[in-house]
Amino acid sequence: MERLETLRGRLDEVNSKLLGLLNERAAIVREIGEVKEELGMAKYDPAREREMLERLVAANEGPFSDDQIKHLFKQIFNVSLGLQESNRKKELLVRRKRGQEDTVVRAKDVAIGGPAQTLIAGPCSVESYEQLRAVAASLKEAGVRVMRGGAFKPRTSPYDFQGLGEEGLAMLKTVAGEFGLVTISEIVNPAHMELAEKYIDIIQIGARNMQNFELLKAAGETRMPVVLKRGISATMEEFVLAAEYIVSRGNGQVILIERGIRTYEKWTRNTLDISAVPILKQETHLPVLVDVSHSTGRKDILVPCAKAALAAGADGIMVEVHPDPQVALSDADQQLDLGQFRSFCDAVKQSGLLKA
Ligand SMILES: O=C(O)C(=O)C[C@]1(C(=O)O)C=C[C@@H](O)C=C1
Repeated sequence: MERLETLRGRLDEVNSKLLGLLNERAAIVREIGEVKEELGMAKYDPAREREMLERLVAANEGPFSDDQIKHLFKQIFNVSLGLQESNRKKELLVRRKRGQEDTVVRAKDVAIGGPAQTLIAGPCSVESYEQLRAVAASLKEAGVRVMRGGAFKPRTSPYDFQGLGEEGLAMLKTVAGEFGLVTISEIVNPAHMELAEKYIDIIQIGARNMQNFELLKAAGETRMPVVLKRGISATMEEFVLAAEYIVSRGNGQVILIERGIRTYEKWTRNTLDISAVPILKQETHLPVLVDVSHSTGRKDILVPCAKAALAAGADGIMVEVHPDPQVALSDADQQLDLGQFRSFCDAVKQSGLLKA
């Protein structure tokens, strides 16, 4: 018994020396990671690992076998690599540092993010002045200041309505001017950033283009607010890194928007990932919105989904509205008519979840 105690005492001493050595090693590994980052070198270096393993095996006197030594050190290399990676992750510009305030994105006199929550509404596609004016009047009546409307429409089928292009953007500008609104429209071509600056207030990068890196870089070169939609199969890591593309080019005015992801479920158009809201709020300092129309693809559950999003901490909601959804040129089934939009706004406001 006494011998056991003595041996355990010796083991405790070795453990504490090992701990010190492991952490000393970890600190060196971190520094190596920084140097590699500066030199643009890959973190993982199998040749260096093999060389170290060969040297260790040559010096090994047991009782551990050579294979056991290799296994143990391979574990150490793996966690060391993780240390270099997580160090890099912490450096992402979009990542929330401890105690960091929320980013507030400003377009004209509207602030997205921060203490207030924002309702954004409008037709899926800009179709005509009459359509846009009817929607804008309805938004104004409901106190909604931000109008969305697609002019460049990336559609699944090439035979579907592709949008009015520049003419549609011009309509947005005119109608927004008449009703005192702020506009959002999707840009799909890096060469169209100047068009965006000319006609609209906020650039949208759509789900299908979330990893269109040239488009992200071009948006990063502008100084306009950008609403970035989550890709249909994008992980949150990929989503955050897509935002980093924009912010790393000097444009910090980025808003994230969860719009549903592709799963096996067919009763909704996409699956609204509510967990994305608190995770993105926690992991980044950017405003996070939820597009209840695209995520669900059905009108009957918009109110509870909007409430869930707000309760989860979303900075706002995007919803589609059209004066006559049945004849809409895109997404006819999911757009609210003007009466339904009014009821939707009333229900969301009455829930007390929307902080004005
Ligand atoms: O020596 C390096 O280049 C390191 O990055 C350190 C280290 C290690 O832990 O020893 C870590 C990862 C590499 O795959 C190789 C080695």
